[in-house]
Amino acid sequence: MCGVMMVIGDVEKRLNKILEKEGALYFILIDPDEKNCIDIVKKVKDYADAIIMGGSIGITNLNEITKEIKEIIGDMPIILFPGNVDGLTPYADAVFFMSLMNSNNTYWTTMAPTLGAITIKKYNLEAIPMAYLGIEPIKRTAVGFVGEVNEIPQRKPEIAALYCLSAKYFGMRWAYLEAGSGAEFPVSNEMVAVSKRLSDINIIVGGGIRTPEVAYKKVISGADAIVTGTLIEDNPNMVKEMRDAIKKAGMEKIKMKENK
Ligand SMILES: CC(C)=CCC/C(C)=C/CC/C(C)=C/CC/C(C)=C/COP(=O)(O)OP(=O)(O)O
Ligand SMILES: O=P(O)(O)OC[C@@H](O)CO
Ligand SMILES: [Mg+2]
Repeated sequence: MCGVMMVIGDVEKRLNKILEKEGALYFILIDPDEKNCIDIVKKVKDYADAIIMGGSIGITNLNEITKEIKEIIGDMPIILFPGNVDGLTPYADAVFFMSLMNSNNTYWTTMAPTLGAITIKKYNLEAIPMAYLGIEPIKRTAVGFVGEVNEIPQRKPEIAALYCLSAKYFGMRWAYLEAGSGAEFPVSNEMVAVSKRLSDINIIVGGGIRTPEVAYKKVISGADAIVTGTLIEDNPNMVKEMRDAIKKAGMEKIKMKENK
């Protein structure tokens, strides 16, 4: 076998299998610097398909927290969602190897992932290639500020779709449409739909998703994965309702495809 072939790893295979069977994924974002993150993980562990771990402003104790979380969640994968090169630990299973494609600063488009690459290799982390795309109103959130995002206007969904197509041609299998943690409003259904239609890569949607109804519509529109962070930090009891809505939409999407 020729060595240049990029092999899809176990975590990504597992996610793809769930997608095939259930039509949608639910990722819960855990900020390792949140003081009660372990309690949150205990409450949500039976409802997520993966824990994604990261923060945009500094990170401490990542090794210890990740080890502790891994013990609680068993074989559910922990995927790192690094805000910078310090967001890496060998105790996770995988990492979103991401480029913030619409940053104005080449540090966030290519330099941070490049500096992190050798650590990822040494830690034996599975790299999942992902375009990270900052969508309005991300400029008003921490990641938009830190990442110097040239935000994609919500009224121009075709721009997001073009980035997703570009990501696909770069070999990325995932694109994350991000409105920013705690965003006043999430990425529009239309933007999700055109991005999925044009690129047909796996679309993750996050930022400002606060109700099961909103999550349901994102999945029906074409989202393959939904991320919630703030909602679960504030109210972990919402996790079951959220999962149910995402999985219901996923199954409906599978049925719609079969009937086509
Ligand atoms: C692949 C490697 C090693 C690095 C990639 C580094 C890149 C491109 C980062 C993009 C810019 C960035 C700051 C991303 C942060 C993503 C993230 C972990 C967001 C989580 O939400 P927060 O922004 O922490 O929310 P709060 O601060 O509101 O809690
Ligand atoms: O905190 P929320 O608004 O759920 O956003 C989650 C995630 O998209 C942030 O990176
Ligand atoms: Mg945070």
